[in-house]
Amino acid sequence: GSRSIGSNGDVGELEYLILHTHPDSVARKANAIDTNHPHRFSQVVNDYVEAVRQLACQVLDLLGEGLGLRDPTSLSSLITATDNDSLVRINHYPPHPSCASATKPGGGGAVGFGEHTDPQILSVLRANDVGGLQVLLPDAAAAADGDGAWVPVAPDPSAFFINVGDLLQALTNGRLVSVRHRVVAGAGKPRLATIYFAAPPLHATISALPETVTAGAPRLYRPFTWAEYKKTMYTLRLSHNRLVLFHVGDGGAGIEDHDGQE
Ligand SMILES: O=C(O)CCC(=O)C(=O)O
Ligand SMILES: [Fe+2]
Repeated sequence: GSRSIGSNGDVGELEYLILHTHPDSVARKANAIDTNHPHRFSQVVNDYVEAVRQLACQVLDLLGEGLGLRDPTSLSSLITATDNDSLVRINHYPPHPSCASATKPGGGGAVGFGEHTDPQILSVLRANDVGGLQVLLPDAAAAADGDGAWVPVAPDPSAFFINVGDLLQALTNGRLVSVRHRVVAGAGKPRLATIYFAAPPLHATISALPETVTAGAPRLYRPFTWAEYKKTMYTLRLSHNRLVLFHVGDGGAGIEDHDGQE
């Protein structure tokens, strides 16, 4: 477990475990985590990963269909590539009995997990019956409306919370939005959340899908690799809006390679 988040000074009231989802990587970690039954640990993690990966693929295929992609599986194929860079993260937030009112809006609870957007393609979160997760209404983010813009996500241990990541926003040319979220600590019971972050291979080029780039909706972001995006991310604080660093100017660069205008 660890309390610092990233390497740029962010901290939160939690301890967490991050696992790369590749079975070889899970097996290596299993030897350190469950010395008596490493195989049992690997089995549980691999089974969970397989199940949430399938769910993520179904969601991405439906989105691909909804977006009218010529190949609706072009999103899911990024996360099923054998060298995909997906992660599983288990977050444990200890109880905060002293500030039980803190999860109310404006209650000023401690930072469980600071505000951020998830950088990957899609996140699939499953948590216990303890709340704390909040999302920032996209339009309210700009309106500087203080804490009122944060909407609590009702805890539901039987549901999955699906989050669009930065890469999916870039791939869909901004049609799908990577929503800022955070966890406010302050419940009397521990919160436990397991999140699968579906990511492409490091060398994958992230570029708006051609169907999402039109004369009316020119390309928003220049193409970049996931490795490049991660490298940029590691130099920034958790709360930084990293995608803006990949914005193209107002020169219509995206239209140029799509239909030759400008
Ligand atoms: O722990 C949670 O409920 C969410 C944490 C989160 O947003 C993350 O790990 O990216
Ligand atoms: Fe997150």
